[in-house]
Amino acid sequence: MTIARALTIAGSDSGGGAGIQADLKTFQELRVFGMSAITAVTAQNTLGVTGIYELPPEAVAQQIDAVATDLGVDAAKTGMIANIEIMEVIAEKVREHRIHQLVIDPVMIAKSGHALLREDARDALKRLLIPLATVITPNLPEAEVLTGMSLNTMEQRKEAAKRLLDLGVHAVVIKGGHTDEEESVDLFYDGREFRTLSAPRFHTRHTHGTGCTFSAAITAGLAKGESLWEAVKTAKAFITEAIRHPLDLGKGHGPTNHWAYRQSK
Ligand SMILES: Nc1ncnc2c1ncn2[C@@H]1O[C@H](COP(=O)(O)OP(=O)(O)OP(=O)(O)O)[C@@H](O)[C@H]1O
Ligand SMILES: Cc1ncc(CO)c(N)n1
Repeated sequence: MTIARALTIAGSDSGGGAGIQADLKTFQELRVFGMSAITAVTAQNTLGVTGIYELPPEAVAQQIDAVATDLGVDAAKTGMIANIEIMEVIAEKVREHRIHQLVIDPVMIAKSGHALLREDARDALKRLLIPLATVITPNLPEAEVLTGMSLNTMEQRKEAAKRLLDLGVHAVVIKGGHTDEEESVDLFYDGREFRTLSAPRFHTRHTHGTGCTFSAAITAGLAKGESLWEAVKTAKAFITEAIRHPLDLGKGHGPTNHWAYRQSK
């Protein structure tokens, strides 16, 4: 039996709902062997972030080297990157280890409003990392920052997707979590056609780590050799079940339910 191997390069969320913890849980649920390279340690719970400790860039490089030279990486994702120096090291290591299946979740701000990427690093994402990616998965505010557009209509989102593709990425999913529309509609574009993924919008406060979980599920699918579209469809089903069956933990934005998808099968 071949075992699919996925690496997450992201921040640690002590609360277990987002970041590295959400990614590893998602990999495991989708039967993919999960590995991690931690960029920053956050002290965080469902109410917010109380501390951020960025790791030295060399520590990130060493973690990636350690797993890539021994266990092997079929697909990788990035989440919280924290600063430009760490971003540079990630780009270098992705090239060096020929990681061709790369999902970039351009994490900028936590749901609680705390910055997870220094502001001066936002533009560097476009230059350093996005051109190396198979797919990027911005939420609406992130897509607005990356394109400089305001994205109120589907037509505007389509135009933004085209502009993001011009940065050299193979495909884009602009997530629709941050609206009050009745359905949560994500827009997929791979340069050929636009496709949408829709789910009912659940009126819940337990949406901490939805983006991390979604991008981790895409990474798991790619690691298993699925086509990108197949991986994105499964990821949408995974996150929809995880939001549909909340765990009701914590006093704020609680985590999603990472085992709900398995139970729905
Ligand atoms: N209330 C909701 N009901 C149904 N689906 C949702 C809801 N909120 C988010 N989603 C879905 O979850 C996925 C993640 O989208 P979202 O826009 O929330 O990501 P995000 O803001 O990057 O998340 P986070 O920063 O918390 O990790 C998308 O598929 C989106 O459509
Ligand atoms: C560590 C970490 N990464 C990503 C997010 C975005 O949800 C978060 N809240 N925390």
